[in-house]
Amino acid sequence: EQWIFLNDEFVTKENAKISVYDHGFLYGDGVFEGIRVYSGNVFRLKEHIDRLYNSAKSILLNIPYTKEEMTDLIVQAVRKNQFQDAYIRVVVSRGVGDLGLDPYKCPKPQVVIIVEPLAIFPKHLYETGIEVVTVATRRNRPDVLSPKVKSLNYLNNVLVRIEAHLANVSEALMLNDQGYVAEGSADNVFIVKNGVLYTPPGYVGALEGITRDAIIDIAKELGYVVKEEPFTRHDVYTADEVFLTGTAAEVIAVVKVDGRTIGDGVPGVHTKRLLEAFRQRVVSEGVKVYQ
Ligand SMILES: Cc1ncc(COP(=O)(O)O)c(CNc2cccc(C(=O)O)c2)c1O
Repeated sequence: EQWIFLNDEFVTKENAKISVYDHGFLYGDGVFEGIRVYSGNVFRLKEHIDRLYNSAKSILLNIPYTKEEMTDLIVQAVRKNQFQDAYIRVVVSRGVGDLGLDPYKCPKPQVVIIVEPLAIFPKHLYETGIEVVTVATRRNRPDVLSPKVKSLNYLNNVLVRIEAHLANVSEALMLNDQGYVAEGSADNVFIVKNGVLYTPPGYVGALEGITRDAIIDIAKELGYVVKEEPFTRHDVYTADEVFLTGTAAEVIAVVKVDGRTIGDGVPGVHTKRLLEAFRQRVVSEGVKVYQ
């Protein structure tokens, strides 16, 4: 039996249904988080919850639980499903309203917690690295809909995924409206040049990735210089290494961008070293479900 938290209680998967009048469904009016459990450890749960509540606050959505209650509900959801390795999706929508847009007619935000067995990225992609393209779809401008808000408005990201599919690649990079590289459809981007790591700063327009932050911490501990500086496609093409970070992707090497081979065309030594260190770290930083 798979249990899902919905409407203040745990229900079975087949009973996990929401109203068609839910404004998350009707208008994408809500926020969400994607969190990973590694051997019973919910990796950086506090950081994910902080981001969830920041995203909600930014759209004036009041989550009807405290952070402590939310933490407990998430841990309960994992424990109830008895997963050791899992993927948690927390969704908070504006809730049920009428067909109109008005969020002030939605009396009760809807909190959903889904826990799924982990569907890991195909293993061979970590060995070969992936190919990506840059796409015409730009990241939404921070003054239009902040990319730092992990909202249910993922059409910008979906359109990028469509362009990737049409280009027969698995992921694509968005630029911001000034032409600087922002991020992938669901992951942050790093380049390595002469042993120095570069990743776009917040103001370029990307989600403040939890994995991105973890890799920055790990890289600095390993003695790398990490620069949060804007870079262009030219800098990507001429980088020694490129990799993406995300809850689903973890750390995945990019070996070709817009037809340009990156470095030797295989996952770089720094990328592999960071992934290795990340894999060791994910069972320590977080909340233990079963202890
Ligand atoms: C736009 C965007 N940018 C970066 C990331 C990486 O952030 P984290 O390191 O905190 O995960 C995301 C996160 N996106 C995300 C999270 C979880 C699952 C999936 C999926 O592709 O199923 C996508 C994202 O949606």
